[in-house]
Amino acid sequence: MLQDAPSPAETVLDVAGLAKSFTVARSWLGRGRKSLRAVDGVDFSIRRGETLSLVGESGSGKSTLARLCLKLIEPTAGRIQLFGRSIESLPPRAMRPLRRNLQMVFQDPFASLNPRLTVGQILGEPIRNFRIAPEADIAARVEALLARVGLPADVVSRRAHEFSGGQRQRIGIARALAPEPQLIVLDEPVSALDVSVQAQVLNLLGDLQAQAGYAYLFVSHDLAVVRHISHRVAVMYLGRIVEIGPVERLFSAPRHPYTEALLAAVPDPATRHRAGTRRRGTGLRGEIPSPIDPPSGCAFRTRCPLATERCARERPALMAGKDGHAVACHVRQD
Ligand SMILES: Nc1ncnc2c1ncn2[C@@H]1O[C@H](COP(=O)(O)OP(=O)(O)OP(=O)(O)O)[C@@H](O)[C@H]1O
Repeated sequence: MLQDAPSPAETVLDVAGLAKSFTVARSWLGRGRKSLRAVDGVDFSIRRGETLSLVGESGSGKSTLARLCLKLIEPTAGRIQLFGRSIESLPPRAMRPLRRNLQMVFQDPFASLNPRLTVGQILGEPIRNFRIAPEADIAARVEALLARVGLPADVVSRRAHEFSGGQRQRIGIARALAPEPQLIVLDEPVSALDVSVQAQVLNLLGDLQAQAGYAYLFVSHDLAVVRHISHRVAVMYLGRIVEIGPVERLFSAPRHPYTEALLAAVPDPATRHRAGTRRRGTGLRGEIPSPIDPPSGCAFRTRCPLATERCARERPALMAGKDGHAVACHVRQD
């Protein structure tokens, strides 16, 4: 199990008012272009040794937010501070020294590992590129990395396609650790794996964090996975954080009706093996609206059982409550 996040702790990543719009064709004929707000005014921070997870349905903006934090795409508005430096307007060359401290692990380790390279080459490359160790020490570094992710030293001469999904993801994690980063962004890192292998990889990530104090920004649509790995959880809906808080508070006493609905849609572990897909509650009704024409006021109101007339008029701000638990809901804030 995870240990508590260290406290007091240094802030590794801090974002404020972060937004990203894409211009999209309104119809398949390409007539009329419109702006789509994939991320719409997001604030959060992550401390050393902490895991913050982003959850929400497909299309809620999780991956776009992760890509903004990695500076793979540029924000439309807002500020991103990485290790105390503002990066939103840093040119690529100035970003390079920071890249070493900022690594990523993706969903599909097979797609992200070059099939022509051996494991030794895959892991040696970032050590060499970021000048982590002299040439003579690289082999020993690679061996140490493999040991840290639970792989034997003799895999160095084999190629990624020779491994199972779980082993490939261990190689992907070792590659992310190679430059000795402070922050690792993990985008659905276990969703392509079998459930038993998922648990092993999640435990490995927890152990590595306890040893080295990595901060994780963890993107997942799977709430069972998120409960296992996170210290804090941010729930996203149509580009905004609607609730954020410590993992156990959020799971035991969710405040936003969207979080409640997401949790109700999670299979109950007590009945799952008997009933297959048995749910704890009714879950979500309807589809997530198009971010091209989002509802006025609270974007969740069209699916919300508690919506009032005020919810159509005013967009609720994310209001901090006790113990860092914040919610954006007119009904639940009152
Ligand atoms: N390059 C792009 N151009 C136009 N629209 C985009 C682009 N990237 C993302 N979007 C849109 O932005 C919104 C948020 O997408 P995003 O992939 O960030 O959501 P997500 O929560 O990560 O979903 P998923 O779990 O399916 O990856 C979606 O409506 C998506 O269609």
